[in-house]
This record gives sequence, C-alpha cells and structure tokens, in this order.
Amino acid sequence: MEATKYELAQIKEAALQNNNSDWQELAFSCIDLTTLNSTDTVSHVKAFTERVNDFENDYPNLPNVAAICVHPNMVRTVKENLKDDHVNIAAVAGGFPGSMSFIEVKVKEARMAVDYGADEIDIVLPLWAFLDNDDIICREEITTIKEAIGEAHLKVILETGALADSEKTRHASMLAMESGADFIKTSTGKMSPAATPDAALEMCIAIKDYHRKTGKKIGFKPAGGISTTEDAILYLTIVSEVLGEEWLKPSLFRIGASRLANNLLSDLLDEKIKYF
Ligand SMILES: O=C[C@H](O)COP(=O)(O)O
Repeated sequence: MEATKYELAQIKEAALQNNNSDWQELAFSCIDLTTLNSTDTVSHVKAFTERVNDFENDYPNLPNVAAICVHPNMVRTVKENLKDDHVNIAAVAGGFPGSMSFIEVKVKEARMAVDYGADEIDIVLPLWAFLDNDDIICREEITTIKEAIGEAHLKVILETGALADSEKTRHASMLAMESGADFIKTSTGKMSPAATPDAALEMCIAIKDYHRKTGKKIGFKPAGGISTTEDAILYLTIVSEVLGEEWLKPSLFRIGASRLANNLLSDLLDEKIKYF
C-alpha cells in the first residue's frame, strides 16, 4: 500500500532541516488567518481585517496571509474593510462546525456568504451521514453546495479526529474530491484531536492518487490546533514529500489557524511579536 512508502519519522527529520526563513515565509503566506469564536463581534472582525490591511506597510518585505477566515455573518464586515486584493475572504458555512442542519439551509448559508463577498467556502462533511456509511447523502450535499457557490472555491472539512482509522480518512478524502471539493481540510478546530500529521499524510496520499487518476490538482488545508512554527513546517514538509513542490503555494496549500501567525512572525523576525 502507498502509505508505507512515506515514513512520518523521516518526514519529521526533513521538517527539522526545512525550518528556515524561506519555509517560514512560505508558511506565513499560506495562512488562512482565522477568527471563529462565538464571541466574535463586528468591531473585532473589523479590527482583525485592519491588521491585515496594515501588514503590507508594517512589514513590506514579507508576504501577507492568504485569506481571512470568518463566520458567514462576518463576511460583509471583512469585505467592506479589506484593502489588500491579494488576500481572499474565506467563510465557514453549511452549519459549521457540526453540519447538523438541513441541506436547504446549508446551501442558502453558503450562497449568501458568497453574495456578501466570500471567495472561499469551508463546509464540514456531514459526519451524521458519513459515520452511518451513507455516502450518497455526503456526495449529494457536497455537489449541491459546490453548484450553489459558483466560482467560489470549496473546501471540505473531513473532521479527521472523528474518523476511526486511516481507511476512513482516505475514503472521506476521495469522496469529497469526487464530489467537487477544491480543497480538503482536516478539522474544524472545534473538536479534539484536530489536525494530526498522520491524517495529513493520508489526505495528501489521497490527493496524489486522485491527481494520478484525473489530472486534477486538489488543495490541502491542515487546520485546528496548529500554533507553532514547527507544526507549520511539518505540514508543509508532508505536502512537499508526498505531492511535491508544485503544491507549496497558496492556491494548493493553506494552513487554517488562529494562533500561528504571531508565532511565525516572531520566529521570522527573531523577536516576540503579537501583531494579530
Ligand atoms: O478552520 C480553522 C480552525 O478553526 C482554526 O483552528 P485553531 O483556532 O485551533 O487554530
């Protein structure tokens, strides 16, 4: 089986070697800077967006983050305030984080987020169906939401911490990609375990298999609990080892994180920084 070709222990060794400023900058440029708290307010999201606007002036030698990721009702605030055209707006939708709603509501929520300005929509695989082996419902939901959001990119969160084994992770990955996911994402960040290197490895192998079969390049987004530079470089290294350097760019790799940016920045600039 393919998985045996990749030894996590060796990838971890390679990640130690990769932990330099080039890789740290690359990791920073792939961040979906996330605020997904139930206490998020319009004023908080506005201030959060303004930090991203200011970043280019404050750190002209560094790339900005790839996207700001918020709840769907906060998309409008980001859209009204975001000045950097290169930073995308991502919204979680579809009954995030549980996916426990009606398909009609999920579609409407995802579509409304796009109408308010989201470039990317992050939905959760309906685990309530997947864990009952009801692939048909899962495929229908993803396909329907994909169709409803038009040109916006769709990320499907597998919530790998809820999947029993690597086979399930591989199966969920394939199902999501076959149903129209532009990215597959590990976790919501709302349950434990969240992102893990083992799940990331399985998902990257599935992306590679899918690319071999179809020629389509699907992106990968580890998210949930990723807060240190070392974590970020490890996920980049997994992608590099399995999928190759071609995947090491924001169009095919993101890290969803609420706490990582300050730590990466601190390591890049060699001083403790709390910017975001
Ligand atoms: O989608 C992104 C995650 O919710 C972020 O999780 P985190 O707050 O643990 O970094």
